[in-house]
Amino acid sequence: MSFTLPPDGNGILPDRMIAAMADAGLILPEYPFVESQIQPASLDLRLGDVAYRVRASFLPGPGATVAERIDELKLHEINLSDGAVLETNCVYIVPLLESLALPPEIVAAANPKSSTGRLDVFTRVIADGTRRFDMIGAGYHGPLYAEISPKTFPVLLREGSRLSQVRFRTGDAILNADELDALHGAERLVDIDDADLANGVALSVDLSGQNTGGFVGYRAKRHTGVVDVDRRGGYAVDEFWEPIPARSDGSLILDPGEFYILASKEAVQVPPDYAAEMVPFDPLVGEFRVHYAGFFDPGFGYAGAGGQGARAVLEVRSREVPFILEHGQIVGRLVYEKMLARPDAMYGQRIGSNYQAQGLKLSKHFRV
Ligand SMILES: Nc1ccn([C@H]2C[C@H](O)[C@@H](COP(=O)(O)OP(=O)(O)OP(=O)(O)O)O2)c(=O)n1
Repeated sequence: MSFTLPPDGNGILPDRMIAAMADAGLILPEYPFVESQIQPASLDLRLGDVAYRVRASFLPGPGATVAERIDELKLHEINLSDGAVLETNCVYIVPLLESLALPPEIVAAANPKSSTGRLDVFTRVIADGTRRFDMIGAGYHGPLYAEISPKTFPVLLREGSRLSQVRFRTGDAILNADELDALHGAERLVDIDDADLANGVALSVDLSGQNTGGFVGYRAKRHTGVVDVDRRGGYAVDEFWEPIPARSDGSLILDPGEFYILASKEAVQVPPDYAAEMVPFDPLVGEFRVHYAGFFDPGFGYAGAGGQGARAVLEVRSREVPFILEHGQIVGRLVYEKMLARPDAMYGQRIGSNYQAQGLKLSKHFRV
């Protein structure tokens, strides 16, 4: 079956076009996709049956393949057929079950799934010959690999586990300042009156505790048990997380090297014909890092898809020195992009959307 893009369109390919790409052999899964693998604006990538523990993270660079670098750098091979534990702070490379044969008009961009980010499992996708993580150039033909380094909890995973997702896009469809202004005017992308729309919709951190029962978030415990990434609702929160009570001055001191789950002050929404990505507010603010997982689906937080009031979850890790976050401090920007066409199913309308209408929400693995 051949695949044709609609003429003159720019944007992110929706669910049915991702399915059509696979039918046309532009996405090559080793075996058929599983249920809900195709999401409204992305495809979940599945792990293959082996993980290579490597000495260090790497980028292959032009002319080199990931397989060649694995041969040089591998310390140990782990069979994932029956599941295996990946330990914290080790670097693993896992060949993925999906490879690509992209046409020249389509690029792909990968990102950790939200559930992966909320577990602090640092995950990036690498392609042959690339100089950049998570970016797969137009026309790329070849395999994909996940680099995985669990930072807080050891994780149990297996062949078929889905830690990453990929979006496909053609052309440039990021909304410019005027378009974003107009969309916010029509749809109220965040529920505040003085929204800051410079270079994307600013998101700030909620440290008031007012929407969340006097708590502002969670700090991950150390030396916990293992988290099975495919087990939903299987773990008691207090075995893995400490709740953080709000302080009267609305501040929070981030301890170096600790991992926090916080929430945005703003409720956000992504209208059905758009997708969004959370990017750092200011790359020069280097003392902490927010959002491993940046993709926001069409329909997330959208009243028409049952999502009204949804907050963004902020996965925060501080770096070298203790750092004080203040209530309302801007931590990220949501960059909106057009869909090439409206998806058949929006976020929240599929079976298994875990985070629609969420407030402060740990990953789906923990029991509430
Ligand atoms: N830092 C982030 C990243 C994402 N999201 C929200 C917006 C996304 O539309 C939604 C789901 O994201 P993913 O598809 O990445 O998450 P999962 O695949 O893990 O969850 P689900 O099974 O619900 O699709 O979570 C969020 O609140 N905060």
